[in-house]
Amino acid sequence: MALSGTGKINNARELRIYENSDELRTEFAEYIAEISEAAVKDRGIFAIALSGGSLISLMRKLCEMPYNKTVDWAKWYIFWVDERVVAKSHQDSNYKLAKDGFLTKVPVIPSHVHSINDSVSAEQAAEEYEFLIRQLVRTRVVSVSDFSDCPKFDLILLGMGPEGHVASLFPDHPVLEETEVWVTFITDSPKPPPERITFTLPVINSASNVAVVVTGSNKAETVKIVTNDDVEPDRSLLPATMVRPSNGKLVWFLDKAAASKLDGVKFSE
Ligand SMILES: O=C1O[C@H](COP(=O)(O)O)[C@@H](O)[C@H](O)[C@H]1O
Repeated sequence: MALSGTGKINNARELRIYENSDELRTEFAEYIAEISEAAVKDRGIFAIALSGGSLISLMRKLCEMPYNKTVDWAKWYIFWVDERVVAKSHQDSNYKLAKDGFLTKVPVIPSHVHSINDSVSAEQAAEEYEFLIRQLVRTRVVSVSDFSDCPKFDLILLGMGPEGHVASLFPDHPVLEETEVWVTFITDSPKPPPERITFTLPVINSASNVAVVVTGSNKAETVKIVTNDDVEPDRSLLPATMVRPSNGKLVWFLDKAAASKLDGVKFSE
């Protein structure tokens, strides 16, 4: 019996809850493929920003039939929401994770893969990445927000740590208040490695679509807190709470374990 369901929390945020991570993988692949198709139809390009962590394995079904054949991979432009300041060959590299688990398994065009420079300081890598994105906004590879000067990615994919971090935006960190730059860096990440580069909240919240993908019972308590709409976002709250696209669609993909502490979510049978 399927125990998957969709719970609308409000107009801006949708929760999709699945029996297990395999079912989630199936629906998540379909979701990404649909957004890709719509973006390509609309503007001939699909600009997607990836996170690291568990997300990449949850994208696995995109590498399989039918998506490996039906998705218009040549139109994909790939970016990173966050990166650790390590070599691209290092096991902590978000680029390596995506390369090994996804990018080498689908026919994306190598020159469309925009990874973060691993041979300079965190500060310089963040500056360079923002500069690159600015150039790609100018050439319309990445759209621009209708409400700010921020880039508008077609899709931003986020994971969430057990303590509520998204990208490399950690609870109670000053970069949560960053509004001047698109890409910033930190040198004091509570989760190793300490040096990281990350999109800022204004960029995440300017995307056309944002998906937060969370599995596992160790995140259930935090999922309950961050999806409580009675709480207004502010710096003292968890970064995942601050993911609220101003004009885009936000979908949370949860497995049953991650959703296990939510009240009032009805499962279809
Ligand atoms: O450090 C990071 O953690 C988050 C969450 O990872 P997960 O394995 O708990 O899903 C990830 O989204 C981020 O990109 C990464 O740098």
